[in-house]
Amino acid sequence: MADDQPPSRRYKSPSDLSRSPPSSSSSPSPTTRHARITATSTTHSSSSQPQRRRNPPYLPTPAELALLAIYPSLLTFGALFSLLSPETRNAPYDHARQAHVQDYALAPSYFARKDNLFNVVFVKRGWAWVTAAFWVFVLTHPTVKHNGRRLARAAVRWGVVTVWWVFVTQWFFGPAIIDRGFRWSGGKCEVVEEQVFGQGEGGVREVVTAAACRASGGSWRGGHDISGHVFLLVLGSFFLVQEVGWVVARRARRLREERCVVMPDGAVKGAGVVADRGERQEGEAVLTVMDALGLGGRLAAAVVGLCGWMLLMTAIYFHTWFEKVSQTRCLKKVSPVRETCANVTTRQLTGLLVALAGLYVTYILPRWIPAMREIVGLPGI
Ligand SMILES: CCCCCCCCCCCCCCCC(=O)SCCNC(=O)CCNC(=O)[C@H](O)C(C)(C)COP(=O)(O)O
Ligand SMILES: Nc1ncnc2c1ncn2[C@@H]1O[C@H](COP(=O)(O)O)[C@@H](OP(=O)(O)O)[C@H]1O
Repeated sequence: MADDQPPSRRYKSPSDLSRSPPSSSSSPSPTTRHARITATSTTHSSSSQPQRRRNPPYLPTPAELALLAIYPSLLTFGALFSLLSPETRNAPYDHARQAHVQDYALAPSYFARKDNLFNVVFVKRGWAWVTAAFWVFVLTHPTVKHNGRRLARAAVRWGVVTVWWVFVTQWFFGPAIIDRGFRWSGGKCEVVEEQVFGQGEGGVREVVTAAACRASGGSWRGGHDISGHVFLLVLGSFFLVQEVGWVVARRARRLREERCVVMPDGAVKGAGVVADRGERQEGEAVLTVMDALGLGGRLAAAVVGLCGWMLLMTAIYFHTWFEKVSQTRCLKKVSPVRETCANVTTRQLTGLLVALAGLYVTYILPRWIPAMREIVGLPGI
């Protein structure tokens, strides 16, 4: 991968090019080392490599963007599929359960059932699977397990992403962010409202979490309910893609792009420059992607694949336009219905955005905040 070489050897700012003779030496000149390079400046190789543009450090690289684009594409494809597939369109919808009727004979697919094995065993225990895949990878992969610093920083990144998962879905100094968001946006626990909000001896009691609402036999209605499934599946899968992807890409030397980082002096350089000399891969044998993945990488790839599949199932069978209104009314955009259609589809969008926010903090912020990079590091570096 390109970013493991000291970029000062291969990238020069236009001003450097005018000052230093091309290919004059393999060691960087002081001018080159301290050059401030704008994030979008065209870069030149000291060899005869084609010119390349630097990736802005505050944005994902083109390969990362291409991978991230898969998520909205899956959600859009699923939404269109649910509208166009005759089986899904004609299947009866149970508004109380926010799902198609769960009866075996009536559900449009096995995956439209909440009790399908993949949902019960995989998604509902999703963070445990992601965590297991991550630890198997870092504790078995030769480029991570023998390097205490890399291992410690990978553990910190897991901690950051896990705390975000806890805050959003489990606990945030009380109810989780999903539950708080739902209440703040006017949602409430219906059906049992009289019991839980009604006048009792102890006054008005409020149900503040979806779990408590379900436990009291009610259903969580109104407000904006961020999709926990979309959040967890995006956060978990892209976390694994980052942790495994950069390590494997470096080991198999497959990627021809670099992450850029802002150095403490403000210079923008390829991420490889922050790797210790001894950690650079010079001299390491080039492996095939399969060999570079190893057992842990293959397990992580399987978890990522399952996340993608379940995300598609969520997009097709849950939080669709069926959730509150009939598809025809939604498509015709009958005035009072339009708002509801938008609300339903944005549940997936907010799930995606909240996951992306956590990933941005963990993987992109450290590229342009050196102090943060010292603590959380960069995968594969
Ligand atoms: C002041 C700072 C305090 C910081 C507190 C941090 C606490 C850290 C605790 C660390 C716990 C680590 C646990 C890691 C191991 C596990 O993952 S065990 C948990 C397994 N459980 C799951 O994976 C549950 C996954 N499911 C969900 O998140 C939700 O069910 C859902 C899929 C998001 C959707 O929920 P619905 O009810 O279906 O809407
Ligand atoms: N791919 C999937 N397979 C099965 N059930 C799914 C699903 N995606 C979402 N659901 C169900 O849809 C409901 C809302 O999900 P979320 O808000 O997490 O996105 C949850 O129901 P329950 O809470 O009744 O289990 C969840 O289990």
